Amino acid sequence: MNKIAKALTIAGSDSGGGAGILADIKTFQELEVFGMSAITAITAQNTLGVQGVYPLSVEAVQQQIKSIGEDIGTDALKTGMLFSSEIIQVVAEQIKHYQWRNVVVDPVMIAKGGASLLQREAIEALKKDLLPLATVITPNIPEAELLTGITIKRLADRQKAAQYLWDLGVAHVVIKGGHGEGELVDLLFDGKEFTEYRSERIQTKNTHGTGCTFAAAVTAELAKGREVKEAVQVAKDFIQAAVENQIEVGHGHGPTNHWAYRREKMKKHR
Ligand SMILES: Nc1ncnc2c1ncn2[C@@H]1O[C@H](COP(=O)(O)OP(=O)(O)O)[C@@H](O)[C@H]1O
Ligand SMILES: Cc1ncc(COP(=O)(O)OP(=O)(O)O)c(N)n1
Repeated sequence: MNKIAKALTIAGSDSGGGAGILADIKTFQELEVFGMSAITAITAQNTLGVQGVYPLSVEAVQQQIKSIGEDIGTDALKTGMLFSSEIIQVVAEQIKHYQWRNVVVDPVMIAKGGASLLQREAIEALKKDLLPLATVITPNIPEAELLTGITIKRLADRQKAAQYLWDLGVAHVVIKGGHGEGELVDLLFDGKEFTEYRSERIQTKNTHGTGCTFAAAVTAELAKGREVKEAVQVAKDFIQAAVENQIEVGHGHGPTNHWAYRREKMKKHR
């Protein structure tokens, strides 16, 4: 029997299918990793925005993680929308309890439309309880600013913010460059050196769920045993293909194309 790579996402559900758990599971599947989930909140959401947020109880989150921990286990895990400090604490406890490695923290705070997906007071719990367990953290620029208190205008500011987050105990920091203009640069810091991942910025309104998809791709590649630097490169290629090969879904900010990366790879091998 083939040994398969497994990945767990602990995040919120997006009814519109573009972000959160839905984006994560689609990405895991496309990268041939067995996906599992622990849902923290249900959101009523589409390409026009977030219409409702319904957090699950701490017990419900804990039990879902326990069900996986007691039987299946995981090779990597990703956290997304965690909503409250109580949920963050229980997630951190379970990660420690099962001694799970390859932990990717996407510090989801605010959806692009402005809806709050993390209570403001939970930011401290994220920093204190979860970040020291993270193999990789993947903030966008506004999230990096909120976590560090550093205003980010240029690359040097991002380097300063990455150092701040590394000092909190995160092994690898990726500060993404989606929020900006011109050539797109995602910046990785491993405590010693900075690596820049550059790509063309695609002019499109369909970028809903890019952050979730990127972090899920990193998680999937870590589950397969790749090093962080390579995993980030695959994630960058995956998201580039997903944004470039647009699909039309809904009337607002549409989702990305999760099957584009696989299709491009198949074309190359023909
Ligand atoms: N217009 C775009 N064209 C190509 N890649 C993009 C575009 N916007 C975002 N990305 C990529 O998507 C990922 C998520 O970026 P970002 O928008 O910064 O995060 P978030 O979705 O969490 O706000 C990054 O790897 C970034 O490089
Ligand atoms: C349930 C849920 N989780 C996370 C997000 C944020 O997703 P992200 O990839 O940052 O993309 P945008 O929503 O900001 O486009 C979400 N919206 N819903």
